[in-house]
Amino acid sequence: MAGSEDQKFSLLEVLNTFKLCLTDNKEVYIEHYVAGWRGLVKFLNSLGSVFGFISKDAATKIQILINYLNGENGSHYVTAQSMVKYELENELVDITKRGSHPESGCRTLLRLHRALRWLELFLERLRTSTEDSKTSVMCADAYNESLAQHHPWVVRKAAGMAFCMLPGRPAFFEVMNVGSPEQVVAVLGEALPLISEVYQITEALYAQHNLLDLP
Ligand SMILES: CCCCCCCC/C=C\CCCCCCCC(=O)N[C@@H](COP(=O)(O)O)[C@H](O)/C=C/CCCCCCCCCCCCC
Repeated sequence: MAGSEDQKFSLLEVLNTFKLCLTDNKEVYIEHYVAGWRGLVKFLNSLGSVFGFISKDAATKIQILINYLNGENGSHYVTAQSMVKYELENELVDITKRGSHPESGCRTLLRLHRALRWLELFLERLRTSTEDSKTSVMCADAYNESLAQHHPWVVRKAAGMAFCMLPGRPAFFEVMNVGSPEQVVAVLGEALPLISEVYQITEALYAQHNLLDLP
Protein backbone atom coordinates (compact mmCIF):
# COMPACT_ATOMS: atom_id res chain seq x y z
CA MET A 1 0.00 0.00 0.00
CA ALA A 2 1.80 3.13 1.23
CA GLY A 3 5.04 4.09 -0.47
CA SER A 4 8.08 5.86 0.94
CA GLU A 5 7.76 8.60 3.58
CA ASP A 6 8.03 11.49 1.09
CA GLN A 7 5.20 9.92 -0.89
CA LYS A 8 2.90 9.93 2.17
CA PHE A 9 -0.41 11.61 1.56
CA SER A 10 -1.74 14.33 3.81
CA LEU A 11 -5.26 15.57 3.25
CA LEU A 12 -4.40 18.73 5.19
CA GLU A 13 -1.54 19.43 2.81
CA VAL A 14 -3.86 19.12 -0.17
CA LEU A 15 -6.43 21.30 1.53
CA ASN A 16 -3.81 23.98 2.10
CA THR A 17 -2.84 23.84 -1.55
CA PHE A 18 -6.42 24.38 -2.69
CA LYS A 19 -6.64 27.29 -0.22
CA LEU A 20 -3.84 28.98 -2.15
CA CYS A 21 -5.52 28.45 -5.52
CA LEU A 22 -7.37 31.75 -5.81
CA THR A 23 -5.84 35.17 -6.33
CA ASP A 24 -7.32 38.23 -4.56
CA ASN A 25 -9.47 38.89 -7.62
CA LYS A 26 -10.57 35.26 -7.82
CA GLU A 27 -8.39 33.99 -10.61
CA VAL A 28 -7.12 30.39 -10.43
CA TYR A 29 -3.36 29.97 -9.89
CA ILE A 30 -2.22 27.08 -12.11
CA GLU A 31 0.80 26.42 -9.87
CA HIS A 32 -1.34 25.68 -6.81
CA TYR A 33 -4.04 23.93 -8.83
CA VAL A 34 -1.58 21.38 -10.16
CA ALA A 35 0.09 21.11 -6.75
CA GLY A 36 -3.32 20.11 -5.34
CA TRP A 37 -3.66 17.45 -8.02
CA ARG A 38 -0.13 16.24 -7.35
CA GLY A 39 -1.08 15.64 -3.73
CA LEU A 40 -4.17 13.71 -4.79
CA VAL A 41 -2.17 11.60 -7.23
CA LYS A 42 0.15 10.77 -4.33
CA PHE A 43 -2.88 9.51 -2.46
CA LEU A 44 -4.07 7.49 -5.43
CA ASN A 45 -0.64 5.89 -5.81
CA SER A 46 -0.76 4.78 -2.20
CA LEU A 47 -3.92 2.80 -2.98
CA GLY A 48 -2.10 0.39 -5.26
CA SER A 49 -1.09 -0.28 -8.84
CA VAL A 50 -4.64 -1.03 -10.01
CA PHE A 51 -5.14 2.76 -10.08
CA GLY A 52 -1.92 3.26 -12.05
CA PHE A 53 -3.65 3.97 -15.38
CA ILE A 54 -5.66 6.75 -13.71
CA SER A 55 -2.79 8.35 -11.82
CA LYS A 56 -0.58 8.11 -14.92
CA ASP A 57 -3.11 10.06 -16.98
CA ALA A 58 -3.48 12.68 -14.25
CA ALA A 59 0.31 12.93 -13.81
CA THR A 60 0.79 13.40 -17.57
CA LYS A 61 -1.69 16.26 -17.60
CA ILE A 62 -0.16 17.84 -14.52
CA GLN A 63 3.26 17.68 -16.18
CA ILE A 64 1.99 19.31 -19.38
CA LEU A 65 0.79 22.29 -17.35
CA ILE A 66 3.99 22.43 -15.30
CA ASN A 67 6.00 22.48 -18.52
CA TYR A 68 4.00 25.46 -19.76
CA LEU A 69 4.42 27.20 -16.43
CA ASN A 70 8.18 26.67 -16.48
CA GLY A 71 8.55 27.34 -20.19
CA GLU A 72 9.48 30.50 -22.05
CA ASN A 73 5.88 31.72 -22.05
CA GLY A 74 5.40 30.81 -18.41
CA SER A 75 4.24 34.31 -17.44
CA HIS A 76 1.06 33.68 -19.48
CA TYR A 77 0.35 30.50 -17.52
CA VAL A 78 0.25 32.00 -14.04
CA THR A 79 -3.53 31.82 -13.83
CA ALA A 80 -6.16 29.87 -15.76
CA GLN A 81 -7.57 33.22 -16.87
CA SER A 82 -4.26 34.46 -18.30
CA MET A 83 -3.68 31.09 -19.96
CA VAL A 84 -7.07 31.10 -21.69
CA LYS A 85 -6.53 34.66 -22.93
CA TYR A 86 -3.02 33.93 -24.19
CA GLU A 87 -3.82 30.63 -25.90
CA LEU A 88 -6.98 31.95 -27.55
CA GLU A 89 -5.36 35.18 -28.74
CA ASN A 90 -2.49 33.21 -30.23
CA GLU A 91 -4.66 30.45 -31.73
CA LEU A 92 -2.98 27.79 -29.64
CA VAL A 93 -6.17 25.82 -28.94
CA ASP A 94 -7.89 23.17 -31.10
CA ILE A 95 -11.48 24.32 -30.72
CA THR A 96 -13.63 21.83 -32.62
CA LYS A 97 -11.38 18.91 -33.54
CA ARG A 98 -7.92 17.76 -32.59
CA GLY A 99 -5.30 19.35 -34.81
CA SER A 100 -1.99 21.05 -34.32
CA HIS A 101 -2.46 21.76 -30.59
CA PRO A 102 -3.45 18.41 -29.06
CA GLU A 103 -1.89 19.32 -25.73
CA SER A 104 -2.96 22.92 -25.27
CA GLY A 105 -3.07 24.23 -21.73
CA CYS A 106 -6.81 24.90 -22.13
CA ARG A 107 -7.80 21.33 -23.05
CA THR A 108 -5.40 19.85 -20.51
CA LEU A 109 -6.74 21.97 -17.66
CA LEU A 110 -10.29 21.15 -18.80
CA ARG A 111 -9.64 17.42 -18.23
CA LEU A 112 -8.48 18.10 -14.67
CA HIS A 113 -11.34 20.54 -14.17
CA ARG A 114 -13.88 17.83 -15.04
CA ALA A 115 -12.11 15.51 -12.62
CA LEU A 116 -12.37 18.20 -9.93
CA ARG A 117 -16.17 17.94 -10.18
CA TRP A 118 -15.86 14.18 -9.62
CA LEU A 119 -13.68 14.92 -6.58
CA GLU A 120 -16.18 17.39 -5.18
CA LEU A 121 -19.05 14.91 -5.53
CA PHE A 122 -17.01 12.04 -4.11
CA LEU A 123 -15.78 14.02 -1.10
CA GLU A 124 -19.30 15.23 -0.35
CA ARG A 125 -20.48 11.61 -0.34
CA LEU A 126 -17.58 10.63 1.90
CA ARG A 127 -18.33 13.50 4.26
CA THR A 128 -21.95 12.51 4.69
CA SER A 129 -21.33 8.75 4.64
CA THR A 130 -21.91 6.33 7.49
CA GLU A 131 -19.57 3.67 8.80
CA ASP A 132 -21.04 0.97 6.56
CA SER A 133 -21.09 3.08 3.36
CA LYS A 134 -19.05 1.64 0.50
CA THR A 135 -16.29 3.83 -0.95
CA SER A 136 -16.58 1.94 -4.27
CA VAL A 137 -20.26 2.87 -4.58
CA MET A 138 -19.69 6.50 -3.55
CA CYS A 139 -16.83 6.77 -6.03
CA ALA A 140 -18.80 5.14 -8.87
CA ASP A 141 -21.87 7.32 -8.23
CA ALA A 142 -19.75 10.47 -8.25
CA TYR A 143 -18.00 9.30 -11.42
CA ASN A 144 -21.24 8.46 -13.24
CA GLU A 145 -22.62 11.87 -12.34
CA SER A 146 -19.59 13.72 -13.71
CA LEU A 147 -16.53 12.41 -15.55
CA ALA A 148 -18.16 9.32 -17.04
CA GLN A 149 -20.11 11.33 -19.60
CA HIS A 150 -16.77 12.48 -21.09
CA HIS A 151 -15.21 9.00 -21.25
CA PRO A 152 -15.60 6.27 -23.85
CA TRP A 153 -17.02 2.87 -22.87
CA VAL A 154 -13.63 1.22 -22.43
CA VAL A 155 -12.41 3.86 -19.96
CA ARG A 156 -15.70 3.73 -18.04
CA LYS A 157 -15.40 -0.03 -17.81
CA ALA A 158 -11.78 0.08 -16.59
CA ALA A 159 -12.61 2.81 -14.08
CA GLY A 160 -15.60 0.82 -12.80
CA MET A 161 -13.39 -2.22 -12.22
CA ALA A 162 -10.75 -0.14 -10.43
CA PHE A 163 -13.37 1.38 -8.10
CA CYS A 164 -14.21 -2.13 -6.87
CA MET A 165 -10.65 -2.36 -5.54
CA LEU A 166 -10.99 0.69 -3.30
CA PRO A 167 -10.44 0.01 0.39
CA GLY A 168 -13.38 0.26 2.75
CA ARG A 169 -14.26 3.52 4.46
CA PRO A 170 -12.18 2.93 7.65
CA ALA A 171 -9.00 2.08 5.71
CA PHE A 172 -9.68 4.92 3.30
CA PHE A 173 -9.96 7.44 6.15
CA GLU A 174 -6.77 6.04 7.66
CA VAL A 175 -4.74 6.72 4.50
CA MET A 176 -5.96 10.30 4.57
CA ASN A 177 -3.70 10.83 7.62
CA VAL A 178 -6.00 13.27 9.36
CA GLY A 179 -7.04 11.48 12.54
CA SER A 180 -10.36 10.15 13.71
CA PRO A 181 -13.33 9.77 11.33
CA GLU A 182 -14.86 12.83 13.02
CA GLN A 183 -11.73 14.83 12.20
CA VAL A 184 -11.80 13.61 8.60
CA VAL A 185 -15.42 14.73 8.29
CA ALA A 186 -14.51 18.15 9.74
CA VAL A 187 -11.58 18.59 7.35
CA LEU A 188 -13.74 17.54 4.40
CA GLY A 189 -16.32 20.10 5.49
CA GLU A 190 -13.62 22.74 5.35
CA ALA A 191 -12.13 21.56 2.05
CA LEU A 192 -15.30 21.22 0.04
CA PRO A 193 -16.33 24.88 -0.22
CA LEU A 194 -12.80 25.74 -1.39
CA ILE A 195 -12.77 23.03 -4.03
CA SER A 196 -16.27 24.00 -5.08
CA GLU A 197 -15.32 27.67 -5.48
CA VAL A 198 -12.28 26.81 -7.60
CA TYR A 199 -14.50 24.55 -9.72
CA GLN A 200 -17.21 27.19 -10.18
CA ILE A 201 -14.75 29.90 -11.18
CA THR A 202 -13.04 27.65 -13.72
CA GLU A 203 -16.38 26.47 -15.06
CA ALA A 204 -17.52 30.09 -15.54
CA LEU A 205 -14.26 30.94 -17.32
CA TYR A 206 -14.59 28.03 -19.74
CA ALA A 207 -18.30 28.67 -20.31
CA GLN A 208 -17.64 32.36 -21.02
CA HIS A 209 -15.21 31.39 -23.80
CA ASN A 210 -17.22 28.39 -25.07
CA LEU A 211 -14.41 26.03 -24.15
CA LEU A 212 -16.33 23.39 -22.22
CA ASP A 213 -16.24 20.84 -25.06
CA LEU A 214 -12.64 21.15 -26.22
CA PRO A 215 -11.62 17.95 -28.07
C1 LIG B 1 -9.12 13.60 -0.14
C2 LIG B 1 -8.73 12.29 -0.58
C3 LIG B 1 -9.76 11.47 -1.20
C4 LIG B 1 -9.85 11.58 -2.64
C5 LIG B 1 -8.60 11.20 -3.32
C6 LIG B 1 -8.79 11.15 -4.74
C7 LIG B 1 -7.54 10.91 -5.44
C8 LIG B 1 -7.75 11.04 -6.88
C9 LIG B 1 -6.53 11.36 -7.59
C10 LIG B 1 -6.51 11.52 -8.87
C11 LIG B 1 -7.76 11.43 -9.66
C12 LIG B 1 -7.49 11.21 -11.05
C13 LIG B 1 -8.00 12.24 -11.95
C14 LIG B 1 -8.16 11.66 -13.28
C15 LIG B 1 -8.10 12.69 -14.34
C16 LIG B 1 -8.74 12.14 -15.55
C17 LIG B 1 -8.67 13.09 -16.68
C18 LIG B 1 -9.40 12.48 -17.85
O1 LIG B 1 -10.60 12.53 -17.90
N1 LIG B 1 -8.67 11.84 -18.77
C19 LIG B 1 -9.28 11.11 -19.86
C20 LIG B 1 -9.40 11.97 -21.07
O2 LIG B 1 -8.14 12.46 -21.43
P1 LIG B 1 -7.76 12.69 -22.96
O3 LIG B 1 -7.74 11.35 -23.60
O4 LIG B 1 -8.83 13.54 -23.53
O5 LIG B 1 -6.41 13.34 -22.92
C21 LIG B 1 -8.48 9.87 -20.13
O6 LIG B 1 -9.00 9.16 -21.19
C22 LIG B 1 -8.50 9.09 -18.86
C23 LIG B 1 -7.88 8.01 -18.64
C24 LIG B 1 -7.80 7.38 -17.27
C25 LIG B 1 -9.10 7.02 -16.62
C26 LIG B 1 -9.67 8.11 -15.77
C27 LIG B 1 -10.73 7.60 -14.84
C28 LIG B 1 -11.00 8.66 -13.84
C29 LIG B 1 -11.65 8.16 -12.63
C30 LIG B 1 -11.56 9.20 -11.57
C31 LIG B 1 -11.65 8.61 -10.25
C32 LIG B 1 -10.36 8.20 -9.64
C33 LIG B 1 -10.57 7.17 -8.56
C34 LIG B 1 -9.86 7.49 -7.35
C35 LIG B 1 -10.33 6.75 -6.21
C36 LIG B 1 -10.03 7.36 -4.90
